[in-house]
Amino acid sequence: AAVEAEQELTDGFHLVIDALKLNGIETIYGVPGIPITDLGRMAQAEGIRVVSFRHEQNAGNAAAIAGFLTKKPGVCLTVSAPGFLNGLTALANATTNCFPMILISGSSEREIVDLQQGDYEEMDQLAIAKPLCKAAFRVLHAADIGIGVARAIRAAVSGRPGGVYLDLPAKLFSQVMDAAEGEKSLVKVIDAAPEQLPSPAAIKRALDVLKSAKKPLIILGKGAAYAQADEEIRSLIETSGIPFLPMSMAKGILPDTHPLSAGAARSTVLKDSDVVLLIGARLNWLLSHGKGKTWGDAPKKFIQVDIEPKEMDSNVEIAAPLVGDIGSVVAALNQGIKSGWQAPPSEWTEAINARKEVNISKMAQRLLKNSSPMDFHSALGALKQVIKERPDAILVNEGANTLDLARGVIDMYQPRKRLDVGTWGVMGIGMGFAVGAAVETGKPVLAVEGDSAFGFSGMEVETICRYNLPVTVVIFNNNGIYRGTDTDPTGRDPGTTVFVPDSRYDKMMEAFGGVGYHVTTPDELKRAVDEAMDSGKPTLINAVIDPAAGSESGNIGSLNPQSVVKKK
Ligand SMILES: Cc1ncc(Cn2c(C)c(CCOP(=O)(O)OP(=O)(O)O)sc2=O)c(N)n1
Ligand SMILES: [Mg+2]
Repeated sequence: AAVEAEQELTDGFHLVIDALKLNGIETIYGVPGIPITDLGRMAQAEGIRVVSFRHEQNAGNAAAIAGFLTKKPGVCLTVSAPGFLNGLTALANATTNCFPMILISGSSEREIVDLQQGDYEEMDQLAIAKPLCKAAFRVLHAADIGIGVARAIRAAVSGRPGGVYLDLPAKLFSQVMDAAEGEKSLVKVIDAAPEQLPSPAAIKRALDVLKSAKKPLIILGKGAAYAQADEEIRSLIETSGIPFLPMSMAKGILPDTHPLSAGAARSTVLKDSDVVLLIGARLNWLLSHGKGKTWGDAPKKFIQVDIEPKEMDSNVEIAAPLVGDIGSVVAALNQGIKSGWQAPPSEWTEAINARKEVNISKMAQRLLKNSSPMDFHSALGALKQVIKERPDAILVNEGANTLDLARGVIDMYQPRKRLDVGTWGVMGIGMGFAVGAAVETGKPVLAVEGDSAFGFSGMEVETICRYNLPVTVVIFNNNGIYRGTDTDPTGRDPGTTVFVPDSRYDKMMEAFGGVGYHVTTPDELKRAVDEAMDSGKPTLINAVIDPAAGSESGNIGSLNPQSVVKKK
């Protein structure tokens, strides 16, 4: 009798890997452990790059920034319960910032969780994830893995990008099925992030409002950076002659040194503009919700470009909503201004230039100060020069003074080169973003970190050494959060915002085979960074900053509640 042909089988492990590869996922960021250790090993053996971290939050941040940089969802893989929870902060932050990522976590068996019978790392992860991300799915059967992965990918990148949770119970991985059936069950996502064209009527309405402006302003948000519509945006600004203000992660879409950049005259243009065109920027707290003294008393009209219709009127009335993807909308605007367009009155651009000159020369004075110990400005003056000489380096930045001052001092020259705390102002993105940016782009990364901010993800210096990534970390060591001068009025403990004084973070990098520098002047700092970036070696530079130099909460101290009760 013919020997029954050996039925070829596949299983959940292989179907997850095949589904990811079929959809062009080349990298997984994660932390191994039950029940996904073998999934990671097998993915690596099948050619997916698997980058293992020391904490899931950092792996999640790497996946999130991979999504922002590539427009493909970054994938983070974690164990159940505690690993899943550690990844959630990154998933929620990705969703808030519209970075496409997928958090894949192993999970406990449904029947045991639902009967609360005390499984290993028992947790209803799907229910917990749902409110914190854009979409969440669970797969129980091997034959559904193809659809599950496809749904997660499409949800992550379509419309407003965001974080997606994909829950894979442990039992799923060892489920077997016929290989041919398995192959057929896989789905290659077609047109995951479809263009969404604006209506001609909306374009006409917006152009009419723009044409009525005497003092127009374009604000570019990180959505404009994400869109990778750089030439269309450059053309709109240079053809229209409208000044532009880039939000932090939109810096570099056009160089900060561009003649139409209003970055150095931010408060003037927000207050005095009469029509504001928002491209991938939301009127949230970062733009004072579009109202109040920041925006002055003169009436303003807002035109808003956003792929999410619900975003319109979120804070103030939008006179001309432009719903669609940024590339399509800006292309349509460019068509519309081809004829009958008048550049803004020269008084407007001249007033901006005058204000820019005053602010830039004031800043220049502060950057030249060669004080010792360094203050933020003298240290940032050296790094400003580094980025000017190395415009394709990627700048990662977090802290309070270290963040707020760097944003204004360090000019960016290319799009998607400045990666920072974004909409939430979350500390801890540093090393995850640095790893993700280095892995995805291969470009040198300069991470400029407050000493507190660095502490949230600092253990990943080992990860950076293990993969030998071209990451240079500069720590602005001012011995604490905001400053290093707080004291405990009772005299018992250190102040609540200070650290061990004069600590040597550079020794941490040396502990794992990287290069450490300890610098106390701007010249030493510049030399160390240049050597590090020329070498391409993992490097940490401990830059001593005057502990008294900072201000509480950097530029956003006003958000702090103040006690009106004075204890006797
Ligand atoms: C997760 C998290 N925890 C705490 C904070 C609060 N916070 C903290 C703790 C900051 C660190 C500031 O200290 P630094 O050393 O990083 O920077 P500077 O000393 O240069 O100001 S900035 C800030 O908003 C936060 N934003 N995010
Ligand atoms: Mg500090």
